[in-house]
Amino acid sequence: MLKLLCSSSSSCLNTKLHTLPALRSGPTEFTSPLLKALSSLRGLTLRSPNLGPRAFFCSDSSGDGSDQVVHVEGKATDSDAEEVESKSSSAIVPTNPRPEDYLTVLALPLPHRPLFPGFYMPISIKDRKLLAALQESRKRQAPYAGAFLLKDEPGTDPSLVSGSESEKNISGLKGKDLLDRLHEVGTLAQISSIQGDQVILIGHRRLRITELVNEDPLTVKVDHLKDKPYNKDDDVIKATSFEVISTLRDVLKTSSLWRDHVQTYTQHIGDFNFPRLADFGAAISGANKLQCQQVLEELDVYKRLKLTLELVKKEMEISKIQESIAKAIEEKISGEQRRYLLNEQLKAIKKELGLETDDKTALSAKFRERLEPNREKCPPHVLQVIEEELTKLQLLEASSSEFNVTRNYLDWLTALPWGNYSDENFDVLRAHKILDEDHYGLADVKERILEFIAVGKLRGTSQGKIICLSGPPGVGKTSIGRSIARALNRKFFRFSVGGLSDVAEIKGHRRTYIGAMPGKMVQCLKHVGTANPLVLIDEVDKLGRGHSGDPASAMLELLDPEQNANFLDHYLDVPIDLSKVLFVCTANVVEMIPNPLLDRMEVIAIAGYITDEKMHIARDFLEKTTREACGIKPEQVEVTDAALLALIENYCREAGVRNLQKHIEKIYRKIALKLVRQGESNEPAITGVQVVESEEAQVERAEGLSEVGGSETRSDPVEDNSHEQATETFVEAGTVPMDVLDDQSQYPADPPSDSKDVRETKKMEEREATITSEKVLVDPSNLTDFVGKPVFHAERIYGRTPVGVVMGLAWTAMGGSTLYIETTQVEQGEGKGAIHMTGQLGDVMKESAQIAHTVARAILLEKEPENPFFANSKLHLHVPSGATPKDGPSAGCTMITSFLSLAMKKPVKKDLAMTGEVTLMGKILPIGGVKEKTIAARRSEVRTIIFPSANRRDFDELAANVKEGLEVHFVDDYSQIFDLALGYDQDAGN
Ligand SMILES: Nc1ncnc2c1ncn2[C@@H]1O[C@H](COP(=O)(O)OP(=O)(O)OP(=O)(O)O)[C@@H](O)[C@H]1O
Repeated sequence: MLKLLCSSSSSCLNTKLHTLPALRSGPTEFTSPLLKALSSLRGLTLRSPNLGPRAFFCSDSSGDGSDQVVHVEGKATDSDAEEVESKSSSAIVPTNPRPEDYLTVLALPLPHRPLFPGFYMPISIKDRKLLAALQESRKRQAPYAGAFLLKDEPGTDPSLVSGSESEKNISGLKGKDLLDRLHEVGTLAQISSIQGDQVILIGHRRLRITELVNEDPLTVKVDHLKDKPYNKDDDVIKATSFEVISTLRDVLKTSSLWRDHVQTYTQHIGDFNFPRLADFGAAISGANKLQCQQVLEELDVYKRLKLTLELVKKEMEISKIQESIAKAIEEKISGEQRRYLLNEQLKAIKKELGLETDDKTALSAKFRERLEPNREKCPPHVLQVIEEELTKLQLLEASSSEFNVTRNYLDWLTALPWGNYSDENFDVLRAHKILDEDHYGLADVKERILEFIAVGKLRGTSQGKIICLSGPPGVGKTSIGRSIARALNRKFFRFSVGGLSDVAEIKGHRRTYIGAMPGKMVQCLKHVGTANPLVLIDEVDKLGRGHSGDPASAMLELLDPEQNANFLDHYLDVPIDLSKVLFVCTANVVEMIPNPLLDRMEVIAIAGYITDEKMHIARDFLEKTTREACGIKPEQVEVTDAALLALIENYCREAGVRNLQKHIEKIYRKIALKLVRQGESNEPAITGVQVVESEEAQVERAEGLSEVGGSETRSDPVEDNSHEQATETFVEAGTVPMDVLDDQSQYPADPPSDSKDVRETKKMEEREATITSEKVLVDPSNLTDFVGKPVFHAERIYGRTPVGVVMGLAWTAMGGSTLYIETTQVEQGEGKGAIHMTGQLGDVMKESAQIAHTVARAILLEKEPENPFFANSKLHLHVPSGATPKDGPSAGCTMITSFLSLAMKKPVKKDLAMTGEVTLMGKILPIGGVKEKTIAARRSEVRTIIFPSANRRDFDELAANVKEGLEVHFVDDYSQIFDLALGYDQDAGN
C-alpha cells in the first residue's frame, strides 16, 4: 500500500487528508483534485489500465530478505512502468539493479517527517545541483536516493520553528554540515517523478549512513537495515499488534480526519505484517517528527509495535477531545438555531391567529390610537410631523438604530397633551379658603395671590404672568406654589434649576445624540397630561453658569410670555405652546436672579415668621401633619404651649419653619418609640385577668395623671423636678407588674368557647386600650429628652450693651438678624487718630466705617469741642461672627453711635437697635429688608428700633402682630439718632 503522507509545506494533520481516496474506487476515475494533480506530477495517464490502488502499494519494499520492488504488473508507479516498458523494448535482459544494490546514494534532507517504507512523499528541492543529480540518476536507470530527516538546529525549539524557516535553514547547508544535521537512519526512496523542483518519493527500506562520499551534492554510503528477526507466532507481539489494529479501527471510526484512511486500511490490513502495521500506524498518526523517527529507527519489531501503539493511543485521546469539542459547538449552534426557528414560528402563529400584527404595524396602531382623542385639538404642523414619522417608521428596518430613534420620537410626540387643558377655577373665595387651609399667616402674600386670581377671572385667563416667591429657606415658598395650583385647579409640576448649567436640561438634546431626551418642560407636559399646569421652578436665583449655552437665556425663552407660545424644544423639533402654563419661581435672594428674568417676574417676598406665627404654624399645621405621619392619635400626646415656645425660642430661631418642623418630627418619633415600647412591654398581659389588671393600672395611671396636672401649674425648679418624676411614674404606670401576670395559676383559663380570632381581636383591643390610655406629655422640663440640649445662639451676647457697643440689624438670605458693632480704643497719643477694622467686612462696609468715623468726629466736635478723642485715639472696630463675611452700607448709623458711645464713655440706651446708611453730612438713607429686620429685632427682645424715615412706608405695611410692642423711630438725620441713643440722662437711668 502506498500513502501520500506529508506535503512539504503542510502540517501532519493536513497530510492525513492527502490519503488517496480515489485509489480505492478503481483505476479509471480520479475524483479528487489532489489526486489529479498528483497523477499529473507523476505523469499518470487516466487511460493506463494498470493503475489500480495496488499500483501504489509497495508491500514488498520492507526490509526483509525477500524485499523486491516490482515495477510492473500493477505494483510499481506509472512512470516506472513506462520506464520498464521502454527498457524491455530496448534490452532483452533487464539490467536494472535491485534496491538493495544501492549502497551509495544521494542524501535528500526531509525537513518535516521521516519517510516510511510504503508511503509517498512529495518534497521540494531548491538545490539546483542536487536536482540535476537526481535527474541524472533517473536517466541512468538508478532512480533511488536516501531520504533522511533533518535534525533540529541545535538550541532551537522544534515546536516553534516554522516549516518555511527550516527549509530556508537547510538551503544554506552543504557537505559535511548537512550530513551532521541529518539523522543517520533514513529511507531508501524511489524517485517517482520530478516536476520542476517538486520530487515525489516512494519509501522502500530503512538505511543507515556509514560514510560521506561526495560533498556537493551530498552523496553517502549506506547500509540497508533489516528488522531484527522475530517470532511471528509470539503471543506478545500478536497481542500488541491486535491492540494496534483495534485502536486504529477505533480512531478511524471516530475521527473524520482519518476517514480517508479507512478504505485503505480495510483493504490492506490483511496484507500487513507486523513491521508494516507498525509503520502504517506511525505514519498516519499525528505524532511529531522525532517520535516518527524513533519508530523508523527501531529495528526490533515488538518495540516498534509498542511505540506505534503509544502514538495511536494518543491519537485516540485527541480524537475523543476533538469529538467532544465538535459536539459542544454543534449543540450550541443547533440550540441557537432552534430558538430562532421557534421564535419565528411563534411569531407566524400569532400573526396567523390575529393575536399580534408585526412590530411596526402594532407600533403605528398604538401611536395612532394614542393620538386619536387629541387629533382635533392637535396643531396641524404637529399632525403633519407625526404622519411623516409614522410613514418613515414603516420603511425602516426594525433592527436599525434609526427605527428606535423614530419610535422614541413618536412616543414623545403622541404622548404630549396637545390642546388638553384643565378647567381653571377663578373662584376667589375658594382660593382664599385653600390658601388658609394650607398656610397660616402670610396675609400679604395671600392677598397678592388673590389679586392675581381676581385679575385672571376678569381677563378669563391667568396667563402671561410669572410669580416669583422670594424669601429665606423654609418659609413655605414651595408649599404656597402647590396651594396656588390647587386653588386654580391646575396640575402641579416642580423642578429645581439650582446649579443647572446644561441648557439641554431646559431645551432638550438634539435627536441625533444617543440617549437624547427632551427638556424639562416637555417632560413636565407628558407627566401632568394637561397643557396648562402650574410649573414651580425652584431656586431660580441659583441658576448655574453654562459652559455650552447660557441657561439664563434658555429660561428666558421658556418663561417670557412673548416667546413661549412657540417654545422650541431641540428634541421635539416642533413648536409647543407654553403660554397657558403658569410659572411660579422661588428664590432666596432676588438680587441673584439674572436681570432680564427678574424683569419679567412679579416678586412676592415672604420675610419669615415671628415667634407668634411660628407657634400657630407649629400647632395648627406642623404638629398635625407630623402626628398623622407618625400614626399617633391626638389623645396619646400633649405638647404644651410652653414646650413649643421653648422649642421655637431656644432651638429654632431662624426665619423659616423647616427646622421647627424637623424638631417636631424628632419629638414625635421619640413619642412613637415610647408608645410602642410600652405597648410591647404590656403585650404579655393578654388574658381576661390581665384586663382586670390593666384596669387597675389605669386607675393608678389616672392618679398619676392628676399628679402631673398638679405639678404642671407649679413653677419653682424643685417642683419641676418632682413633676419630671411624676411623669416618669405616669409612664411606668402603663405596664402591668410581671409578677402578678406570671402567677397564672390563681386565675381560671380562657373560656374554651373563645375562638382564636376572638382572642386575637381582644388582644388588639387590649393593646390599643393600654396604649391609648397613656398620654405622653412634652413640656419645657422634659423637652431636652426629646430634642437634646438647646443650641447656643450668640444673637444676643450682651444683656446691656457696654460703652462702644451698639446693636445693628442685618439682612441675610436666611432672613433678618441682629448684629453688634463693637469699638474699642487701642492706644492714645497726640495725632494717633486712626481706625482698624476686623470681622470679614466687605469694601462697602469698610468705606461705611470710614464715613462713620469722620461723621462721629464732626459730631463730637460739635457736642464736646474740647474732646480730642478721635484725633488722638487709635480705634479698633469689630463686627462679631468673624467667620461670616459681611457687607453693605446699612450699619453706617450704628457705627457712628458706637464711636460716639466710646468717645463720650456713655453706653447707648437699653434694648435699642438701629439700621440706616449715612452720608458724610449725616443724612440717613433707606435700607432693605424692613420686615426681616423687625422680626429679627423682636427675636432679640429689642424694644426700640431706629429706621430711616424713607422706610416708614415699609414698616407701616407690616402686620400688626409684627409691629406689636415695638417703639419705632424714623429718622432723616444722624442728630436724631444721637438724641435717641445717647441723649438720655445717664444719672437718671433709661
Ligand atoms: N405659613 C405656613 N403655614 C403652614 N406651614 C408652613 C408655612 N410656611 C411653611 N410651612 C411649612 O414649612 C415646610 C417648609 O416649607 P417649604 O418647603 O415650602 O419652604 P421653602 O420656602 O420652599 O424652602 P426652600 O427655599 O428651602 O425651598 C413645609 O412643610 C410647609 O408646609
